[in-house]
Amino acid sequence: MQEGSQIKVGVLGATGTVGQRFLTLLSSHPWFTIDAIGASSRSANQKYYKVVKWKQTTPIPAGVRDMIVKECLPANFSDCDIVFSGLDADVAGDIEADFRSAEIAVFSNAKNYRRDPHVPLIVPLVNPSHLAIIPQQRSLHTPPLSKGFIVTNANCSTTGYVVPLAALEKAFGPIEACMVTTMQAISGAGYPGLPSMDIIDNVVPYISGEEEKMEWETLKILGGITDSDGGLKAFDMHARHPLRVSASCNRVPVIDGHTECVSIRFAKRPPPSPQQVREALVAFTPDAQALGCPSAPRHAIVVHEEPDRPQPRLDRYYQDGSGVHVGRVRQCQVLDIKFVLLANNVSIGAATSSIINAELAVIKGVINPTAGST
Ligand SMILES: NC(=O)C1=CN([C@@H]2O[C@H](COP(=O)(O)OP(=O)(O)OC[C@H]3O[C@@H](n4cnc5c(N)ncnc54)[C@H](OP(=O)(O)O)[C@@H]3O)[C@@H](O)[C@H]2O)C=CC1
Ligand SMILES: N[C@@H](CC(=O)OP(=O)(O)O)C(=O)O
Repeated sequence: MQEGSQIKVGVLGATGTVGQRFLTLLSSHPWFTIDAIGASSRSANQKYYKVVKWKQTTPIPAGVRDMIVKECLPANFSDCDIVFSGLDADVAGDIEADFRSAEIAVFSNAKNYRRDPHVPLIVPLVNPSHLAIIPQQRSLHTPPLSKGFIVTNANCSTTGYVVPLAALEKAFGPIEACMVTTMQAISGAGYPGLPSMDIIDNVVPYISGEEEKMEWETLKILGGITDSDGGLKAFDMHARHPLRVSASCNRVPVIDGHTECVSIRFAKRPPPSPQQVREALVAFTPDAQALGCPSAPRHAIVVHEEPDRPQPRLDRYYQDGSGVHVGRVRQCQVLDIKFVLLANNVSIGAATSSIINAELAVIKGVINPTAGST
């Protein structure tokens, strides 16, 4: 990005849990300027501060407080090159498609397009190379697009644990099996989320659709892209190894931060030791960092030596929640290695990932801001 130039962006679902995090992060972003915000017709045409139930620990950004919330129609965002979507999945599908057709780049948190073979599912600390599928997505649209596209980020629990998995595959080769058990924060369910009578003094051992998402999303993210027949690019879910994943997902009475207990088996025999694993995790430098994305964490994976870390209350806001925490790296008597992981579900699990994805798209030249934007 040229110094002094700015890209105009919009936020869809700006009143929600993820939308609020977007606004907080974007209000001080060095490249992106918030030009328009949208939500449902319940909130539209009113000042933001009057309709939002603000739940962030910092005040509503001054530049956003009095903005008028718009209906999520592309015409209301026509000055934007990018929209970030924190839309409810019930409505995200059609709205995001309309924005793409209107030649606006969409970075979505919703699940709707994650399985689409022409839409990259990107965890920015892991697989930014999958942005290469965008020209194909544009060319298959009727009519073909020159600027519009959709990029999704992953489920928040998937996002957390694929970061150490990718780091370990890079150092030691394929992982062939993974067992993961999550303890997921209440904010993952949006606002107001679960009734207090359901979650205080309790653990709920079921989150609809979550285990299936963790199991298949991991394969799309860690897989590669190949040139298939006819020159089209396709995702190869098993490009590295036929990884098998079993996930068990639980809701716990924590406000922010998903904790995950992960056990893995490497293809390589003998497997690396716990100390070798710790060193590989510390050494991991994602491309997003090397390429200079302003929102990428300085430390992608923070490895804790204390026996009782990471903990959500102590670790979730380190680096603004943009990295992943790993602790208790030790031998597993059934698979090879086990560890505990913590990821801030609203930051790297949602808004921060979308923003880094957009930064990567700018750096890689996938987004060319309109003249009026700069
Ligand atoms: N919370 C998390 O940790 C994570 C969430 N996600 C995903 O991100 C998305 C947002 O989640 P979250 O912020 O938690 O959800 P919330 O329920 O907190 O917010 C939903 C947003 O969607 C808007 N909305 C609802 N209906 C419509 C409509 N008909 N037209 C336009 N806008 C509408 C709401 O506006 P209004 O206020 O006007 O109703 C609100 O801004 C979801 O798809 C979720 O699955 C992904 C990863 C993590
Ligand atoms: N289901 C996740 C949050 C979420 O919305 O996920 P997804 O975007 O995959 O539907 C949680 O409850 O913590």
